Amino acid sequence: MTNSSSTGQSEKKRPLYIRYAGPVLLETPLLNKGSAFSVEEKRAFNLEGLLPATIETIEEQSQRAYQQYSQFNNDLDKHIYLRNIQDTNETLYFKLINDHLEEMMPIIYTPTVGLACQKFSQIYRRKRGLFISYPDRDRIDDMLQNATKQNVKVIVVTDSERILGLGDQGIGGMGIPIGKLALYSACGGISPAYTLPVVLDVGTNNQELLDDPIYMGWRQKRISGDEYFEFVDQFIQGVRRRWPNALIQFEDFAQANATPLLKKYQDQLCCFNDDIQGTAAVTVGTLLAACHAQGTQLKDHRVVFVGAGSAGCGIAEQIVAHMKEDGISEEQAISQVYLTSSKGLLTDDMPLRDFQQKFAKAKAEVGGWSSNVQNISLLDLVRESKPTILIGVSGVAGLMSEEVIKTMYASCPKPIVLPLSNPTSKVEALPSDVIEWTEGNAIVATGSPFDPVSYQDKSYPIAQCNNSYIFPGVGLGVIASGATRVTEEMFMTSSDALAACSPLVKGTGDTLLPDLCEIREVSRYIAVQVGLKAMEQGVATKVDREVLERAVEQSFWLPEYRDYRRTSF
Ligand SMILES: NC(=O)c1ccc[n+]([C@@H]2O[C@H](COP(=O)([O-])OP(=O)(O)OC[C@H]3O[C@@H](n4cnc5c(N)ncnc54)[C@H](O)[C@@H]3O)[C@@H](O)[C@H]2O)c1
Ligand SMILES: O=C(O)C[C@H](O)C(=O)O
Ligand SMILES: [Mg+2]
Repeated sequence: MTNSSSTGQSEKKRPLYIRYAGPVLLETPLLNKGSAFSVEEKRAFNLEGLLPATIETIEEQSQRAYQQYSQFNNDLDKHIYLRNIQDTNETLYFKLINDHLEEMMPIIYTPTVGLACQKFSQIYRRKRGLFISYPDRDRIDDMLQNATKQNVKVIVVTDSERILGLGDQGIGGMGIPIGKLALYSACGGISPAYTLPVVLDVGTNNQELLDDPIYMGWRQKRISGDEYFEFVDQFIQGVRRRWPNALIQFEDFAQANATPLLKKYQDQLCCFNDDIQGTAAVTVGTLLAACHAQGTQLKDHRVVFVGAGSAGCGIAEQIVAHMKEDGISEEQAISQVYLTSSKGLLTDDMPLRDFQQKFAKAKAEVGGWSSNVQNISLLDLVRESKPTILIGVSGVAGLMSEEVIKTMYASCPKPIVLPLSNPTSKVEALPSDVIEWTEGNAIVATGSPFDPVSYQDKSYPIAQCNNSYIFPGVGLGVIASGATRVTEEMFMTSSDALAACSPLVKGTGDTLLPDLCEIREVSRYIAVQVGLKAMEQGVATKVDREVLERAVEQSFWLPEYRDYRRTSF
């Protein structure tokens, strides 16, 4: 395959010169067209006799694939079927996803991807991405050379320790980078030729996996401490040597490592942590849309978090930053934000992580909120602080109980309730319950997809407040602007851009976030705004708005076949 497999708009019509032929060509997912190879191509590439006589369009192929897909009656089998298409013909895979995005997104991504991670070794079929295992740490450069994609622009990497709310999944976490990168291409127009999923196999503390004879990862307890950070660094330095400009997205690292890794690398290379920064951006974007619907500003709100980890503290930081933009002091903003962990409200007498400390309340001031001297429960906190926004990022189902929601509603007639934990089985409250407990007055958005709720003859759409609204657009903006860093301000801009696309803000509908059928437009818009911010901050190589806009359009990949010409061997 030549490196000219880049596929921007302007290049679409140009033929692609390739050097594979025969069965090898059919076995190369980025190039395979299956029954869509033309008569001339079949002849030129030694494919005669290997395919049925009828030459099909990609539309016809997509229709057949959809018929086959529809015959599966459980989500995991549908996921396996789609992954199989991805591993044999990537263009067809993305055509099929584009044709049925709303239906298939929950199958290739959250929530089904969670089950696919849990069952990774059982359902394993074919290679995709890189598995970089600790025992092979001296050969990382060789492994990166082995990647089938030569011109990598986006890497999603996980060490699988906190896969959604499902905990340590060993190498099974590979499902997450694969799913995230599928959305980079389907929603953000980044050619699959440029994307690489990576799992860092540092062992697993999941005893079930260690005991499972079919488990395919390195069968050891996780490495930790200096050994762990040195290994991650070996990987990062290897990537810098191989693809110096690649964007690295950290995904689903455990709380203890997520923030330290981000802090270590965010000023050194082009990277971000999706669970901290992407989540914060989509949540603030959703809240800005909700505030608009209510005629309020973020600074008017009191916010309680259920969960004080990577996502909770990341969101809290961005809420504070936006409240400051609304005109209040940082101190005032922090005083309006309350975070709870499994030990209750964060207070200054608790052992806390660095990134939690600024949000801790003085125990001397809030101690009286509870009869329990040790900790202040969520219910006590809600009763005393009277929040107007409640955000769930705990990974624990049901924590937003009827009592908690009704207590909130008693002092807030229009509560904003975001149970964001994934997958569906971990949601802090079911949207239908929240709507009922608040007599239809709550604004609700969830991390996993939910059907609209019917309550007293009215239908309430439930927006999916998931970082998938942000990272494809941010990635596109980074690539199109040639950004060398991903700054906090670029994420804040992406929140504003997302909020601007909300049907409630535009006055075109009653949903908080845009429909998935508009996601490609939304990603383009976010990309331009993020690129402009990168230019303004001096971290982009493009310097002109028009050039940036053209780059976003030109680099936006669509799943269409190109004509092939044979290159000399
Ligand atoms: N919707 C989205 O886009 C999105 C994005 C990121 C994370 N999430 C979800 O958020 C959850 C947490 O992710 P994270 O990266 O912050 O994990 P994390 O492990 O860093 O943090 C989890 C937090 O929840 C707290 N917690 C656990 N039990 C609790 C309890 N009983 N009461 C209150 N707090 C409790 C922990 O103490 C910790 O502070 C996961 O389920 C993840 O899927 C959703
Ligand atoms: O993967 C998702 O659906 C969102 C988020 O990154 C998470 O970890 O839950
Ligand atoms: Mg994640």
